[in-house]
Amino acid sequence: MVVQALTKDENKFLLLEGVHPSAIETLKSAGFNNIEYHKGALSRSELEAALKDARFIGIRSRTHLTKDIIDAAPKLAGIGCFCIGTNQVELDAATVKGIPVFNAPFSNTRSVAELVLAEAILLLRRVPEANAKAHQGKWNKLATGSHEARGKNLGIIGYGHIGSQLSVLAESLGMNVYFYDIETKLPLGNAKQISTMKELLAMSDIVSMHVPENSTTIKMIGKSEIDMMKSGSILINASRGSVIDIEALTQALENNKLSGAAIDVFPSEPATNNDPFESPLCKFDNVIITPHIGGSTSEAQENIGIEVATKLAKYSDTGATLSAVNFPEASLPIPAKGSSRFINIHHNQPGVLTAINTLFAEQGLNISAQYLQTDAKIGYVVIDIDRVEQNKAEELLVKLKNVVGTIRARLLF
Ligand SMILES: NC(=O)c1ccc[n+]([C@@H]2O[C@H](COP(=O)([O-])OP(=O)(O)OC[C@H]3O[C@@H](n4cnc5c(N)ncnc54)[C@H](O)[C@@H]3O)[C@@H](O)[C@H]2O)c1
Ligand SMILES: O=C(O)CC[C@@H](O)C(=O)O
Repeated sequence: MVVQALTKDENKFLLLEGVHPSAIETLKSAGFNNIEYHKGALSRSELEAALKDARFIGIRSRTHLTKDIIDAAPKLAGIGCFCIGTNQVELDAATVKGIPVFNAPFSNTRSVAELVLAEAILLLRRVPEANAKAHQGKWNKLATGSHEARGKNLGIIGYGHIGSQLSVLAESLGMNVYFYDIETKLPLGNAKQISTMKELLAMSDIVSMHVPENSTTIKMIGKSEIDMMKSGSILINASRGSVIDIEALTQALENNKLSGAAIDVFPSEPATNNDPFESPLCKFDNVIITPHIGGSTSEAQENIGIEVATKLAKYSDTGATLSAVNFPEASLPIPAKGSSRFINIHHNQPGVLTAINTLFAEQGLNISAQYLQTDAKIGYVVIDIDRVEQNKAEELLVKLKNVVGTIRARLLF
């Protein structure tokens, strides 16, 4: 159990993977100056060392925060994923330690959709091969196998934020959009939801993956799924590297079953830009390979920096957990002037709230506002009282942390 009543300077923010400088500016303007910044991901031992005194960590997709690493971070109170995906964090491990995880669910949506559409057009026109040949001094002026996007069937797997944005952009080019999703989704424009992935694969000229990484999506496109696709069709993946079986894709390209592919994400990605990258796909001129840059535009990264840093700063300042992906969500007002705010994060078991309220009642303290949010695993309670002396507040904090079931407690004002 951890007790915190820290000054802003005692809150160390560890920012990795070159998150946009807008994150630093946002934290500094919120009064947080204790920031350790790294351009790349850290090795495991470096990460563990840097996490010994960090209260907040900001990562992108390359840093894997496993249970072991989370458990070995004694002060860690909040995690910011400066991206959409949160699969790189063991969310359950963070939850049971009372650590909310925040992300930026929309800030790079448009960037990914634009890149995918551009790749679809380039592959339909066989530009990657023509470009590779021209770089080798070969003039290959051909119309064979080159097609317009207009009138082609685009099959989107995963019709969430990115899939649906892509749908709108593709329709503006005159493409026919079909999608498959495990949920029933509102089709935008003239898009049509298809009830099985098999059917979608069979009818699409281009298949684009936009699902999260989870147990249902690992290798969801393997040999048998590629066999179901149209001969000469195109496969695009800008979701997660685990979603496509790279070996099966390699075979399909060798057999000319597919006319091309665009792959932005890989089962194993280099930790930094200085580390080597290898893939069996490197040998194909008709595969566009990009280093996980679907969301890497200045616009997206700047917005993500501001969005996630703001969420971490707000959590530290007020306890607000709105839009945390693993935690009960509480949107909290700044407490009234002259209040003290206590926070208790506990296992969601009977009796904890009663014990907390009894504790304040026994001290003769009037609770002016109380916010409680729970989920299946944890309870999150925020208590505002009329401001008490520092000694009294610290005494109360110790008692609050001793309430049976408590994971962590902190005093904000
Ligand atoms: N390449 C990049 O730089 C980049 C950038 C942003 C996001 N991403 C990845 O793209 C993914 C999608 O992003 P999003 O914002 O659209 O997510 P989202 O959560 O809005 O949408 C995901 C959709 O996939 C559906 N889905 C889940 N499991 C499925 C399954 N087994 N079969 C079919 N559909 C399924 C969901 O119902 C949902 O509609 C993210 O999880 C992230 O991993 C990559
Ligand atoms: O910036 C990154 O490393 C990840 C980008 C993308 O995959 C996301 O999940 O938003």
